[in-house]
Amino acid sequence: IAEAKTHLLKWEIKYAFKSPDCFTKLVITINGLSPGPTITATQGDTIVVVVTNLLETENTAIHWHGIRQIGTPWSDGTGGVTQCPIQPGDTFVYKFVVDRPGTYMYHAHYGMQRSAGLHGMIRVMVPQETKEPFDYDYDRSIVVNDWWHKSAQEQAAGLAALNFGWVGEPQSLLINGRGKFINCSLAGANSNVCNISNPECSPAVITMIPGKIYRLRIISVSSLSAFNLELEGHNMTIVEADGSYVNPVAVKNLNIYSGESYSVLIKADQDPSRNYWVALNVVSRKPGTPTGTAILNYFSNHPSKSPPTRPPIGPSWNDVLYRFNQSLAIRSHPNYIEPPPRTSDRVIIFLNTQNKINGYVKWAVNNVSFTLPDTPYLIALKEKLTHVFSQKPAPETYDYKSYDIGIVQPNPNATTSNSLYKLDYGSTVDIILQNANTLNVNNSETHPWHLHGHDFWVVGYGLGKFDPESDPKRYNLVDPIKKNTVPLHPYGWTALRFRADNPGVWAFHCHVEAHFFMGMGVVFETGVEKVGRLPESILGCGKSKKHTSYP
Ligand SMILES: O=C1O[C@H]([C@@H](O)CO)C(O)=C1O
Repeated sequence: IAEAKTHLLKWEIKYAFKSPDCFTKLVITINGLSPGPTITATQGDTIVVVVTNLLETENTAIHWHGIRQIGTPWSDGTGGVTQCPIQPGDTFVYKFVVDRPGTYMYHAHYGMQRSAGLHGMIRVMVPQETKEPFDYDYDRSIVVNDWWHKSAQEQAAGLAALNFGWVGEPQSLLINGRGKFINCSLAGANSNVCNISNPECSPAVITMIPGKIYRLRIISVSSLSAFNLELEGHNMTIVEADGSYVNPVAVKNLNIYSGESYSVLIKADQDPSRNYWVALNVVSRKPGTPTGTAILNYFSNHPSKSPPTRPPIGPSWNDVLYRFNQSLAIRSHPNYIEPPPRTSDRVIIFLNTQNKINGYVKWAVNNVSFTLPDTPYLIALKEKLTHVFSQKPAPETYDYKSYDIGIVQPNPNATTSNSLYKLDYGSTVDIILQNANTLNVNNSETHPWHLHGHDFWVVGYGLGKFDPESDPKRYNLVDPIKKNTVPLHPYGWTALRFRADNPGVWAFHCHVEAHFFMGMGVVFETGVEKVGRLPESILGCGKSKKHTSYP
């Protein structure tokens, strides 16, 4: 058995002019790259990332999405929750163990910086002697996201303004950091602003040898959009979701929500004399962005040879049932089932709504829109600075008997709070996410919810209003998948069960970056008294840190 390794990574976070979709703008890069470098490690390895913030005028923090941070809650990278954001010029050391194989991601968890390009993939391999429940010849990565030409600061300022400025639909969709802005020639008379023949925005290429089987690891670091990914002419078999093995499902195309990761297998078994499209389409919101494309290159065709066809347009953007049924089809692989507890100790129902508070547009959970305290919860709780956030208990449910989820609420008021949910350490908790109408008539959006520090079992999905009497009787307690991110479908509900067994303070929030920014999230605390002494390097900033030692 190979010994666990320590990977020491030194990252400089810096703005740089980049042209991912041919349009040149400032992008947040890691060592000059966006997407950032892929972290590849083996289960059990330790990752040490020495992050230096060279953004000059902005803080930052990096979240290791899907890594549970068992014993290292201070390395979760959630600005305002588990750490003070890293100040310009300062260096912060993240150190954690990748305890489970699978496909994960990292990204900024501060303001709207994820949409500025600070994100990348984490691949955790099984040890050499461990066999996975499927075979393949090669292993490739696909990172998908949506892309705006407005800066993250402009987006944030609009969202926070009384005269609300919505981010709008993205200008482009990127595959492995590359896209094509169709209005390039209109963007500026100056080809320095947008140049369609800039090699930086040539399409991403995935080369396949005819007859071989490929594992594609796919992550969505999207800021807003839900996606459908189709590999023209090839079915794919879903085999992994958020680090859990899936009972293999063959699909024509894959719906993937922000914060989710999948592995699919595809066989290069089509006519080898041509290339094929990789097509990325927006679903759930009315698309305002053309299909994102990359090239599935059959060796030995030229990688830049355009397929002779039109890129697939995917399913209808508003076919909720299509997406709902694909969610239902994702179950645990029979040989890897970890059955959930039969019962739970506590049930929390979270009504998801768009609201107005003093004229500002917000999102809220049980009518409370989340705000971050100025002192991170983890530090406040360990240092017993409890007065820094509200002690008012956060609401367990909403008035489900009288609330009509199908209409714009006559009274869209909500309140703001930075209170948290204290979960008994070791207890089993059910979370029911309930969707509803937004502030616009006949509109309910898809919200991908992401839990930090834990995986949850996805025990049920429904359309309409959750019934606390009858719906739990239909939970899947036989072979539910364990995930860290799950969609809440329009006008629907999603039920999760998890064991609060990881001491720390953990965010649970909508992974649409603008929605979390507007208050769509909560914070769970569990077993914080069991958290070891916080490393002194995370307390305070710069030279006021009691002690700083870099490995
Ligand atoms: O938060 C949001 O605001 C807009 C829209 O509801 C207001 O114009 C939208 O689509 C969101 O998801």
